[in-house]
Parts: sequence; C-alpha cells; structure tokens
Amino acid sequence: MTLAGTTAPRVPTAEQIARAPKVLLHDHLDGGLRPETIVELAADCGYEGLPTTDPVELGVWFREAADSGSLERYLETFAHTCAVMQTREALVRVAADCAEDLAADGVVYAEVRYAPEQHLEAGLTLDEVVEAVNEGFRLGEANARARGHRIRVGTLLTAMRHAARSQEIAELANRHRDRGVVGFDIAGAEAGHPPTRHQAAFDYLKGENNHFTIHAGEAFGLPSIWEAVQCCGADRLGHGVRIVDDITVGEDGRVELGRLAAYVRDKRVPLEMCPTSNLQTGAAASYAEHPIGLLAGLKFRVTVNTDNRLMSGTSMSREFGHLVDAFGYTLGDMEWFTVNAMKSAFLPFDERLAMINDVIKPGYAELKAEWLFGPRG
Ligand SMILES: O=c1[nH]cnc2c1ncn2[C@@H]1O[C@H](CO)[C@@H](O)[C@H]1O
Ligand SMILES: [Zn+2]
Repeated sequence: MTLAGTTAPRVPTAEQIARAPKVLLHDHLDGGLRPETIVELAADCGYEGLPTTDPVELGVWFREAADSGSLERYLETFAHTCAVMQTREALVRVAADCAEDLAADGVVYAEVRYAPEQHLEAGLTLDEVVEAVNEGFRLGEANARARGHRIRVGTLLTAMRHAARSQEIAELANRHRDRGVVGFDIAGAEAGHPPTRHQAAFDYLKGENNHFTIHAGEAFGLPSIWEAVQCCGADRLGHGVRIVDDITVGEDGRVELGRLAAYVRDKRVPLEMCPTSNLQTGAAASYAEHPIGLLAGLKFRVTVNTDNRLMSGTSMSREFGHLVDAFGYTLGDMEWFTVNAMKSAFLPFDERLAMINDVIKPGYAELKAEWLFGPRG
C-alpha cells in the first residue's frame, strides 16, 4: 500500500507562511520605513537630500544602494531615513507604521531597535525620542488590533559602536525598562570597533540585571563573537553568522565544533540571523549557502529575522519563503525557528511561555491540519 498523497504536504504555501505566527527579534526601526512615508516626511521637514521623491523608485534605490557587498556602504543609506526621523510626530508615525506592517505580515511579537542618539538633530532629548517611539508603537498595536491583527512590540535601544554614548544609552534603556524598552544593543560598522570598547555599558546593564544583544560576527569573524559572548556577556548575538568559521565539515560529512562554537551551542546563545541582509553585505553568497542551514541542522538556537525591511526589500514572510525554497523547510521547521525566537525574547518568562503555548503552538497546529480539510480528488 502506498501512502503517497495521504500525508501533509512538506512545503508550506506562501499564503500559509504569511498567516503563520512569527516572532521577530532583529529589526531596525530606521531600516524599515515605507518609501511613501519617507517621501511625505521629507516634504514635511524640508529634507532635500533624497535621491528621488517617487516612492517606487525610492524603494528600488534603497535596495540597490544596500546591495553593495560591504557593511560600511550598506550603512550609508541610513542617513536618509534618519534625516526624516527627527521630530516627535515623525517618530510616532514611523513606529506606528512599523507595528502595523509587521502585524499585517503575521508577526505576533517583535523587538524593534533604533539608536536614540541619531534622532536629536531637531532638538529632541533622548528621553523624548524614546517616549515618541513608544507612543507610536502603542498606536500601531491598537490600529493593528482594529484590523484583526494581534501584535506586541518591545524596543531595544541601540548605541552606535563608533560613537561614545553607550553608557548614556544603557542608562536610558534602564530608565525606560518595563515601559516599552526591553533591552539594549550595539550596532554600526564592526571592523575597528570591538564590542569591548563599550564594556562599561555592558557591566552597568549586568549590574542592573538588564538584557542586551550585540551585533557580532557579521562583517568580522570569531574574535568579535568571542568578545561579545565571553567579555561582554551578550544574551544574544546579532547575526553571529561567522560562528561557522569555528565549525569544520569533513568530506565524509562529519562535523566538528571548535570550542567557541560548542560553547555557543551548549549555552543556547540565540543567533539573530538575517539571511537577505547577509547576502547584501557579502556575509553569505546565496540563500542555499547561508550558514543558517548548517547551524539549524546542528540545532544551534537559530532565529530568523529581517534586519532592515526597506534596504533588503523584505519581510518575515519573505525571509521564510527564501529559506523554504533553499532548504525545503516545513511548517514544523518554521515553528521551531519561531519557538526559538520566543524563548530568546527579552520578555518576562511567563509572557514568553504564554506566547508559545497560547499563540504560537495553536497557530501552527491549525496550519498543519489544513491539508486534512482541503479539496479531495
Ligand atoms: O546589519 C547591521 N549591522 C550593523 N549595524 C546596522 C545593521 N543594520 C542597521 N545598522 C545600524 O543600526 C542603526 C540603528 O538602527 C542604523 O542607523 C544603522 O546604522
Ligand atoms: Zn542589524
């Protein structure tokens, strides 16, 4: 007897991927604006530096400019988004758009990051920036709810690694803790800016029992990951793709982990992987060759993320779509990535557990059962 045709289809449809509950841990607020919002905000504040004021052309421009193969060139594009995010109204609008866009894409929980120090040009204080962004997220959550989408958004405050404000930003994150801010991050060009430059900020946050993630192992290799984990004490790694440099796969398929890779896996250090962004900055050659396939196969604590939806022309559904195409992932695999992400979130344990048991698992169970009730021949 053959069982062909009587089991669940392996590969989820694009429509199922879109409806599946998703959790996003690594998304930059200033990397996710809608092109039309940028054009409107630029007109409002008199910013004349945009390469074009046609929203469609502008979206293409960001994707192409970010497609440079270098993290430094990729980061140059943020000058335009930050330029139009300098007032309270602009920050409220961008954050509200962000929550609505993520919710419409099936994201149920997101941690969105931004660098408050990059939004002070029109006179806002650091605290006013945080308050405006939080107001925008609460508005976006409510707007999403009115359209039947459920989403919770927390923020991570980023300090720029080339600058010298990390202590101030860490204190800001601590001050706004439990009021929208769930943690801290450092970002920006990696080479020449090791995370230990910001050791005082990390030590301060540890002293306060607060949480932080560090962009590491994206443009730079193992030493940056080692410092982030062993010196700074990062709770998670932003990207962390270069951990594969400490893994050897023999001709016979035998896998050997070096000490650092073994530590990262043993300690369940979450890796915030962003496949499309890595292709653009040259950290990976193709989706099929992206280290996420190997690392997920080895059961590292891998999560799937967008990084910058504008610069990468992406969404959580698109990232999963690419991975499904490249690796044949099933709904069960998507659920594994999503539970990994929820376990790794900077939300209190009871809330993470409820998200997993009451939102994520029932959502996937329903999707997994759909094949039973579809049209039959
Ligand atoms: O992938 C990345 N690696 C390092 N830095 C990044 C990446 N994406 C964005 N930013 C930087 O983080 C700032 C705050 O959101 C952005 O302005 C950008 O400079
Ligand atoms: Zn990032």
